[in-house]
Amino acid sequence: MATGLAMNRCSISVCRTADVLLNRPTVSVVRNLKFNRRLIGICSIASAAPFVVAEDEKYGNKQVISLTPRLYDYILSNVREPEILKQLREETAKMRGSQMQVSPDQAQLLAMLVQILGAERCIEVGVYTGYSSLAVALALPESGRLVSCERDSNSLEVAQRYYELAGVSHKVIVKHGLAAESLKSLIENGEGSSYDFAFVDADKRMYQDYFELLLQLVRVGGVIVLDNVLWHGRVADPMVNDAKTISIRNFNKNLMDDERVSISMVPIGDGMTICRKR
Ligand SMILES: C[S@@+](CC[C@H](N)C(=O)[O-])C[C@H]1O[C@@H](n2cnc3c(N)ncnc32)[C@H](O)[C@@H]1O
Repeated sequence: MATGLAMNRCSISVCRTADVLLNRPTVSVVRNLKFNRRLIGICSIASAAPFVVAEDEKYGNKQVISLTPRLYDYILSNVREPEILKQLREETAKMRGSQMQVSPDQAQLLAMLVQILGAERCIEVGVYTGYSSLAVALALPESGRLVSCERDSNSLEVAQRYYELAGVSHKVIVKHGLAAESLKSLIENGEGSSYDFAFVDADKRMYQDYFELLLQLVRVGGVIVLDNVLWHGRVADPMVNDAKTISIRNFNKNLMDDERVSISMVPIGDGMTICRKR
């Protein structure tokens, strides 16, 4: 019984993913399922066969796949998650808003970017309980510094406890308050063009503002990563027009034309765009 329930929930969530990807209402997807063997295969938890998003000429006959739960489990089984991050993730899982934290594969990508860049000075906008910031802090050298911007003191308490536990608190400068104000104060403090890496994961309606401020703070060749750029697929659905979706959609559109940066939108987690300042 419990297994059946779990499978049902999972099937629904995979179908919703298909729904979002196809930009069709759930009912039409379910109706299509009756006729589309490929989709039926996807909606079975027992199958690791991925959902094929596209494989026609328009996409160079290349098979573009979505993730099944089993395939995502496989990816997670190939993530080297430090024990302290696992502990933080498990503690956060019991808290309100735990779905906000980045996934282990995303955190690993952030840490990898910090290492590739040889970053010494980093900024995070939107800390929550500290999962992504701890991943960045752990990747920094002893001389490295991470400015962590967060408005919520309760979640910051958890983050700071884990910075201590992980032995990285000397690398982290916590800015408690509205992130835009904290970033402006860094600029006023003469810290423009001195940061190597920034990660944005806060108020979605402020992405353009955060980006403009961070572009002043990051050096040429520095990197700004923005999370949730796919916004659960809503950005591609013309029927969804709430303020956050419109804001992210406009941000993505502006970024396409922004000659100040090179960009790469990566379908990891809820979508991340990596921007390199030119
Ligand atoms: C998606 S969560 C961050 C998750 C975090 N990166 C992680 O991996 O655990 C977004 C956080 O941004 C914070 N936030 C939202 N708007 C903010 C603002 N204007 N200034 C500072 N923090 C803000 C929220 O309090 C929340 O903790």
